[in-house]
Amino acid sequence: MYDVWKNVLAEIEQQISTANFSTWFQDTSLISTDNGEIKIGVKNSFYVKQLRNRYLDLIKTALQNNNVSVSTIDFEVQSNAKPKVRPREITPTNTTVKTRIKKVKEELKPQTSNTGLNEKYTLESFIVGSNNDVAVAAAQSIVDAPGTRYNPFFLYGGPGLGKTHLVQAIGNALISRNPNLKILYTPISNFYSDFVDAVRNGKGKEFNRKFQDLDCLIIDDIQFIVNKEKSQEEFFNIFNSLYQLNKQIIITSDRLPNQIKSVDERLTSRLAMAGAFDLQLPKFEDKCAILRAKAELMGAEIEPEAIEYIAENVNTNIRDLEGELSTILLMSEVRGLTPLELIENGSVSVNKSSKLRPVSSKQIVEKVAKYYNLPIKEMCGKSRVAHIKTARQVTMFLLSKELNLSTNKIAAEVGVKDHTTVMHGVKKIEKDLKLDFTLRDQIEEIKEKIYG
Ligand SMILES: Nc1ncnc2c1ncn2[C@@H]1O[C@H](COP(=O)(O)OP(=O)(O)OP(=O)(O)O)[C@@H](O)[C@H]1O
Repeated sequence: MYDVWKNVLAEIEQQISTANFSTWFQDTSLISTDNGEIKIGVKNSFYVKQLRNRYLDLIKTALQNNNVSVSTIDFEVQSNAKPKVRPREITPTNTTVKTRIKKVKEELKPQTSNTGLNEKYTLESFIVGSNNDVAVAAAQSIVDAPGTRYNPFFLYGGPGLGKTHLVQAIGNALISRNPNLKILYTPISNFYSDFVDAVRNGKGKEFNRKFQDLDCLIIDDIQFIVNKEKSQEEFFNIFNSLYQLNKQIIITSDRLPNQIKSVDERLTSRLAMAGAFDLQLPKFEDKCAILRAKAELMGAEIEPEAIEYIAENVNTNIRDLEGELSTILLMSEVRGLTPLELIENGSVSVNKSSKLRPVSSKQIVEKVAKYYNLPIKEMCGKSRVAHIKTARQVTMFLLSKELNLSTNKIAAEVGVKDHTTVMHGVKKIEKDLKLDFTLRDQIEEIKEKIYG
């Protein structure tokens, strides 16, 4: 029996990745094959589900190729199997929880210098896979020779797929090679509001000079470019003059240049000049690699099976992957169970693919404005009138919860100046929802209108 299974495993090993093989098959055994009724021993019930869902055909074929007749395949949990991660290795203590929370907070701490870059985004911590390898190669080449081949560098992709990380990583890598370089990272919405403020305060020239002096300009989320002639003209001029001086320009967007509305055609054609690079959803193996790297960064231990479980069930984006990982790790510390034990006992259930629904940010903004009987312009404006402000905060809350948009994106959608206002708005609604039943009903009604 032992030899037969050894041969079956050898065959399976040829056909799947090493990581998958060692995760799913290493601790299996062949218990019996009587009358074609195959019984395979596994470590715990989680394996049963995974092996049945993913590898049943493969196992069947490999058995038949080794002259074992197969009518049914069953799995049996063998309790004497050793768990890979012992609970005491991640024993919870308040200190470890606090340490980790502190560490995570430190990681999120933005760099305070005037580049706008956050030093946590590095090329080293950006996991390369088939979903992003071409873009990363271009990024590396920009770091080696800025302002030459990929200029402008236009990076596009859906939310949470790493655009901000990659472009900020380029900026950080350029600075670490040459600390004298003048680099500025800014979301386009901040560019506009800063420009408007500068003009209002009679500092338009200074604003222009600050940009003209740059060696590298990184503009995030250009799809939020505003169709205001003066601001767009300013951006266009800055873009042109940097380009003519061979200064590096880096732009991100959630869509291709020609799909960005309200942009001057001259700018669209400039943006498309060097070709566009995209970031796609990572494949299963890439998701596992990202999760492993993130766990390591947090100094956390997590079983490969738990990693695979998250990777398999989060199909939206990398931000969600990270979110689920953090939740599971924190729960693991608080409850004193390993991540896999939490998954197995049903304490966590991850299913992002069904959680997010097909609705656009525009639809959410429209529905909230309609519900509160406000013109969109007024709701997404600057009014401090209480009911208008609440409607704006409800919009922020729904954009965050329903679409998982980044705070910067939400800021641009609802016309507020910066992401801290969004963070405050979302938190306010979260807090109010605990006590305010009317608000709770309102939000439910709005959701019904959105999805109804
Ligand atoms: N390849 C990767 N390797 C490691 N971490 C990644 C990778 N891709 C994305 N991330 C992480 O996922 C999170 C979301 O990425 P990021 O904010 O860069 O996405 P984005 O495409 O700019 O999203 P949005 O369009 O919503 O602003 C970040 O914490 C980032 O570090």
